[in-house]
Amino acid sequence: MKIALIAHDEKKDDLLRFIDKHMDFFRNQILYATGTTGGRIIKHTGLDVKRCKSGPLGGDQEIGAMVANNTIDCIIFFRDPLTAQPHEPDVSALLRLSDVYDVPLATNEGTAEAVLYHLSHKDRG
Ligand SMILES: O=C(CO)COP(=O)(O)O
Repeated sequence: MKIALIAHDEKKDDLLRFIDKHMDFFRNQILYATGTTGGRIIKHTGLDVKRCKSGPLGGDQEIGAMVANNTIDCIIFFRDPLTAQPHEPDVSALLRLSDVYDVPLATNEGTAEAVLYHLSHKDRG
């Protein structure tokens, strides 16, 4: 499965902990990430992650283009709801495209847990 991982700065540590917790799942997936998030994941876990540009420099839009081309199966995006983002229009565009193409997108850890539970059981058949 092709999974995109994204986290705003205040949520990056949470995402790393989430990946650690679900390492058995993530090590068997094809992973994409926005630039800084991907760099942190690689450094922390050693996983193979294909990195797009950093979010504020177009990374969310790159992931959005992959969604539009049907090359992403799921997005886990730990958003920071308390900090204004200069590239908020790009974030909104990604959320919109995930709705257009019906791609599961988790924007917080609780939803991510539910999505992973579903996907890991689906994987088994
Ligand atoms: O800003 C982001 C998502 O909107 C994430 O980008 P980085 O992973 O480059 O920090």
